[in-house]
Amino acid sequence: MTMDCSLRLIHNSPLSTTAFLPKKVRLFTVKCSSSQGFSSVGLAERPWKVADARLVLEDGSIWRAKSFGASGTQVGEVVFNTSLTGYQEILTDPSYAGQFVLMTNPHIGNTGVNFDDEESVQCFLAGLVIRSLSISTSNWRCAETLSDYLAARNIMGIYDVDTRAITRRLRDDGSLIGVLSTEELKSDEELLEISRTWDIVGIDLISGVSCKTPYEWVDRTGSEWDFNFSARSKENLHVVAYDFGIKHNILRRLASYGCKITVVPSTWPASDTLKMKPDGVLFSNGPGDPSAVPYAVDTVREIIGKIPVFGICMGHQLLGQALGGKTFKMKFGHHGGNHPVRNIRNGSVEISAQNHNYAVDPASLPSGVEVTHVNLNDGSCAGLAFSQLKLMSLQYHPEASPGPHDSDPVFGEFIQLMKQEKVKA
Ligand SMILES: NC(=O)CC[C@H](N)C(=O)O
Repeated sequence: MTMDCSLRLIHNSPLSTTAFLPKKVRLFTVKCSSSQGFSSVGLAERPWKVADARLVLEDGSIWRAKSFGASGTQVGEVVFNTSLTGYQEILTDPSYAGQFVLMTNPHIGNTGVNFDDEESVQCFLAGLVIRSLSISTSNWRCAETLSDYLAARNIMGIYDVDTRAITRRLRDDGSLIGVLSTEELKSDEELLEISRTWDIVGIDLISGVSCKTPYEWVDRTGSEWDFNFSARSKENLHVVAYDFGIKHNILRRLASYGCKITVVPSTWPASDTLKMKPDGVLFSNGPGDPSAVPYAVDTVREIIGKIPVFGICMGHQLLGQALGGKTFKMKFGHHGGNHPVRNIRNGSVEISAQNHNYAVDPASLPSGVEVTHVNLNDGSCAGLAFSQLKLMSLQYHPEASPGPHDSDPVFGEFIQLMKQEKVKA
């Protein structure tokens, strides 16, 4: 792969619209405010706000944009997400820690944010990159504008940047490290240097997002939103859920299927989990490189074979490693709500929600491990099972949030696995 590493400027927004106005035109400012009356950082001056931020990518390209949310300088890996909706769930998915999420849907912010759709207690991502920031919000659940929400959480965002061109670059060259800055005093070269000396590979990002002490999860999917009532268990099965950066909807879906859940930190010893005698263990999603967390692989290895286990995304990758397999970094990963996956066991195709940059190499797995799901876009491994060891896993997100609900029945399969073992005991 050849990469042009020269430093070049890309003028993707006009420097000043006033430069092109005929002399007699009177200037005026359109006041754009949200329907809730919240002020939005930078929005009052639109559309005359000029570029006040730069995204410098490690390939030397510089993208001028307008800032919203927090200001400052931030480094991260740029990934593109193809979901049409659900930016709030994406912002609060802890698996995006260390990454800038670029939304390919050009219009973001139109539904504002609410405090029910958060997938974790915090925004862990490095920043948000969008084409167009909605100048108003219109949704009955809206409590705040996206700008105010990000500013309060110290997360940087940029808009009026050519997200399609950046996406094409990421698709051609693979994931790129970028630096986002609103600081004029920092030179382009300085920002480029930061992007070229920082790396996301080999870093344990889980320890920064996991809970610190165990807690009981009680909340289930609210009755007005709940679905898929068939195959629900009447039994109260106890699940220990390892929090590698767990999304709340995994816990809500397990609770809706009748599970009592104890969430434990990523470093929680396997021996303590086994002492709790749960009916099953869930290994959650989580950010970063799965080979940078050998302690988590050891924990998974100590538990498998003893109790039914279910791994989701990072949990799936850790299971793959615990079985002796290898994970590798993909060119630009899968991030979106429209990934077709074939369920090999029943031949059906599920449209799935995905968010991962790493994958398990199925050729590296020992015999006996079954590949149960395949991503139809690139043939990568999307699910595993090993019935002898009572384990199952998915590389993608059956809890959706955001995304389609096609894969929700897999929670029922985990319930069945736990019930079968309970009967045998
Ligand atoms: N959602 C996740 O669990 C992500 C898994 C892992 N961090 C990856 O990027 O592949």
